[in-house]
Amino acid sequence: MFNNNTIQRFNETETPFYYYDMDVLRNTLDACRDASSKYGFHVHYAMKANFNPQVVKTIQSYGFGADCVSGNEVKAAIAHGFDKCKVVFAGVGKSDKEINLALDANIFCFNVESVQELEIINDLAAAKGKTAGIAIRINPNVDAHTHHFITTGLDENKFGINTWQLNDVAETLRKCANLKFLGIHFHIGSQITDMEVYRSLCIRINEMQDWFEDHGFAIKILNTGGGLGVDYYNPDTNGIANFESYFEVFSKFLRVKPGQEVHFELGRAMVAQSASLIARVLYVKNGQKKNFLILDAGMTELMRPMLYQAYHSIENLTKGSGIRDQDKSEIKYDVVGPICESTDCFRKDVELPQSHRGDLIAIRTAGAYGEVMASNYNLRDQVLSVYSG
Ligand SMILES: Cc1ncc(COP(=O)(O)O)c(C=O)c1O
Ligand SMILES: N[C@@H](CCCC[NH3+])C(=O)O
Repeated sequence: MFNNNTIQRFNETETPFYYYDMDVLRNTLDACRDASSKYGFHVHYAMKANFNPQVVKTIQSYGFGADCVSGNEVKAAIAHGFDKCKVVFAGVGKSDKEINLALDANIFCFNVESVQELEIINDLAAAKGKTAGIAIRINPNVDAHTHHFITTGLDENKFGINTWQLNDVAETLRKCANLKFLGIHFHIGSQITDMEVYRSLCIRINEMQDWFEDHGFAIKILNTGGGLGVDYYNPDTNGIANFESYFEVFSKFLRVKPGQEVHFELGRAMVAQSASLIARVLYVKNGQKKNFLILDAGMTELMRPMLYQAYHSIENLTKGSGIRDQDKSEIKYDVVGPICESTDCFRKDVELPQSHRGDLIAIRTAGAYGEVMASNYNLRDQVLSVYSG
């Protein structure tokens, strides 16, 4: 993926940094738009995946909507030019301040996650003399078959409203004059690659549609959430998420009536492959049991491996580029960061060519939940961003 000119540019740049390949981003967005528009589906970009301004600006230029999970994300979406009629706001813990901000911004829809939240949004909207568009986030108890830390649609998860509470929801909706019921919302987890999971979700959504309609609520919006996964193992050969199969499942199994809109909230699949974290080897420590490659980036720059034992492909760009002599002998290294935590390890036993101080290392597929989850723990500098031409 990286040609010699790019690596030369990296060599002249202070590390660590996120490198955004804008062609990869645009190719991915083209694929997403083409596959979704085939069925008239509406895609909202999940801002939480990456709110790097260049990335968000590019996504907005495609006409996608924005899925937000905080007042600041709502503000950022509007500041980046997303049409407020395409801004939705989810989250189990929306504060009064955030709700007021979203009401003032006249966003399209609040995805509401508890009965109590319905009442609060109604009261805050009433105080402003407004009506808030809302969708009920239902926890459908569908297993996403992904890492349990990023599963959101099981009874045991805090997200959404459980189906046994729907009678309360209906009763509350009938009482709340300042809410406009738009539809139902789901999001069962992230990094989902098994399309069978989405078929199960469609079946559940169909059942839930029946429930609401049987109770006198017309559904305009069916929001299926996001979660489509990417290939962390083959970022070059399988770089575009499987949008075709994903949208096809919904087109086949979701019951959509005339006048209804189907909404999606994709994050990872839209941005993950567009960035790599580029770091430099600071030290090579050869122990009796282990060889350590100590990088100038760690969990403060990319937290996913430490938080979810997530796999990211790790490459030595200096060895791959011919800048140094090719050294074919592969050695196993624990690739670690400089942070004062034993978990600060990108992966153990990574097979790499013999590596040296100053070599450039790329940690791939870092465009989603990478830069946004960076911290300044250990008083680290803010991680930099570099963009392709
Ligand atoms: C409500 C909601 N919608 C959409 C997303 C985006 O998920 P993903 O990045 O897996 O597509 C998330 C994050 O998991 C979410 O919580
Ligand atoms: N941050 C997670 C995904 C969580 C998605 C938001 N609910 C990840 O890196 O995979």
